[in-house]
Amino acid sequence: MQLISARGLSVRHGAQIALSSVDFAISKGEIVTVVGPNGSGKSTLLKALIGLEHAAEGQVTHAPGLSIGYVPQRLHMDARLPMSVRRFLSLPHRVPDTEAEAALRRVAVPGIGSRPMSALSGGQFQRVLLARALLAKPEILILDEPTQGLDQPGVAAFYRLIEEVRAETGVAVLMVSHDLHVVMSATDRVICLNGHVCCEGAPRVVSEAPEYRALFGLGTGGALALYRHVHDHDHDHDHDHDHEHGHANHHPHHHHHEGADA
Ligand SMILES: Nc1ncnc2c1ncn2[C@@H]1O[C@H](COP(=O)(O)OP(=O)(O)OP(=O)(O)O)[C@@H](O)[C@H]1O
Repeated sequence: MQLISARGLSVRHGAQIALSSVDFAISKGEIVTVVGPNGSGKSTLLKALIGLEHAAEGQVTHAPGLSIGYVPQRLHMDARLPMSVRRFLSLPHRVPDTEAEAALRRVAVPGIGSRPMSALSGGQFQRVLLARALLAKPEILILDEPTQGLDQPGVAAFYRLIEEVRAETGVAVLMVSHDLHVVMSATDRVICLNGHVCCEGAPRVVSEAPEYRALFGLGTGGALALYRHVHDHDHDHDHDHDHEHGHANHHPHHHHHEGADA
């Protein structure tokens, strides 16, 4: 069953096209990761799928009664306003202590309810955000860069946690990530975005797609720098000798990049 789908979705910010002609669907229990350079429309896509951004063209469809747990990219917490983890978990809806503690245990940070939010480590903070999203028992979690600020082991641990939660609850997960290595192992499907869908498919297949390789400048000995999408030279000089090929869904384009130029 498709939880959220979009057809021909375009989003504008004023005169600027942030997203053009995006087709998208996520099924029950699926983990989908959106990758792409800064300003490529990843957050915009998530917001448009939730209904927080207006579609200039196309449409977004939700399964009837769909409940979404959304964690935005930035959460402004006023450090001068002390808030405990426990209180934070009861925003915006009060939850019983037993449920709050179970949620903290679920995300592997039991017993931190009395700590101030401002005193948490980056990894603890992201786990608390996840716990709060899970308290609403969503059918789909939508996480915008949930691993920002985490170190490599922290990122890996967070993705393992996401997979555990999915295995246990059957929740679908749609997330944005820059952590390409880890994403590859922890996701069912990758969508590579650059104002439009460049390519998508199983992680292994996408990682071989020329569009993806161009965007992420592969062949740099593991340091995956984010490159701009350039189409006037070829990117075949990769140092990856693994030539197993699959079928990525290449989207023939329409390479207008208004949305990615800011
Ligand atoms: N509220 C807004 N008003 C105007 N322009 C916006 C707004 N939000 C985003 N944009 C622009 O839309 C484009 C896409 O932004 P978006 O935040 O979706 O990119 P992103 O891929 O999530 O980027 P990042 O990786 O930097 O988080 C950018 O050019 C951005 O400047």
